[in-house]
Amino acid sequence: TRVACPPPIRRQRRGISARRRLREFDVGDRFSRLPLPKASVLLPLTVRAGKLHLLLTVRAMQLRRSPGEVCFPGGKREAIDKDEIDTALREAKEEVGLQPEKVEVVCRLVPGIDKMNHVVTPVVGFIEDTFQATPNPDEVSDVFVVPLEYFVKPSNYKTLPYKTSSGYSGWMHCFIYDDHERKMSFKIWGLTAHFAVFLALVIFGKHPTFKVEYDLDNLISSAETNFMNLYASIYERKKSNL
Ligand SMILES: CCCC(=O)SCCNC(=O)CCNC(=O)[C@H](O)C(C)(C)COP(=O)(O)OP(=O)(O)OC[C@H]1O[C@@H](n2cnc3c(N)ncnc32)[C@H](O)[C@@H]1OP(=O)(O)O
Ligand SMILES: [Mg+2]
Repeated sequence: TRVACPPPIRRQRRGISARRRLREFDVGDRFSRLPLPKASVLLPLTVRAGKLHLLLTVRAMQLRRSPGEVCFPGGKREAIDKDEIDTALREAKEEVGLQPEKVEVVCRLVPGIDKMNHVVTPVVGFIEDTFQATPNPDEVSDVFVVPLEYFVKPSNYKTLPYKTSSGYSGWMHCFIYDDHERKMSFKIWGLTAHFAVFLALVIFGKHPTFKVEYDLDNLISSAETNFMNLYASIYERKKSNL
């Protein structure tokens, strides 16, 4: 007689193929020596009702930078951090009470660059579905989860134009996510949306319902080229200001 696969095993299988795809995209320490200040974010993945979800935070209103914006747990590198993973785990503990030993770190993805010209490394890790966040009110006003699939198949999406101080112009993704259970809406845009979309593309390997800045047949190399073009525009500008 055939016995139906119990939910925990099915969940594990989903996790295994996601992990395998993520490892193919691991950049390791390839971007670690770029001469710009560093920051890291943790992209915490969790399986709820059999589906991958991403945990996000809302920044406290009293923060000097980006108050009230949605972002991943994360922050600037400190001298005690030995690498980008250390920074992400330390910040996640400080901001949402996530113990580092409760995170199964899988990879580092291609970095992004924030408004203050930090190279921001996304660190991807699995966390338990039972994790209950304890937001640090100095830095975080709310914590919520979004199904990862929303970042390839959103119901409320638009693009926003932007221009950096280095003269680099482009557009950003902007998602409105309605959390029906909590009767709340969250606006996820900019660098945070950029990381969430890339993660969803890596894991699902399918075309999103909106236009993206990558060649989807060469996702790794086009992501690296996009980053290096942005980095070069900032680096050139810094040099000419010296
Ligand atoms: C060109 C793209 C730009 C955009 O995309 S804007 C669009 C939407 N917004 C986003 O996507 C958010 C993107 N930003 C980020 O993810 C983060 O800012 C980023 C880059 C990871 C940097 O991390 P932060 O969280 O800003 O840095 P951080 O965590 O190290 O510090 C935040 C501030 O908190 C302060 N802080 C730290 N511990 C504290 C404590 N115990 N009590 C009170 N304050 C505390 C800390 O000093 C810092 O303040 P400040 O920023 O230096 O004024
Ligand atoms: Mg932070």
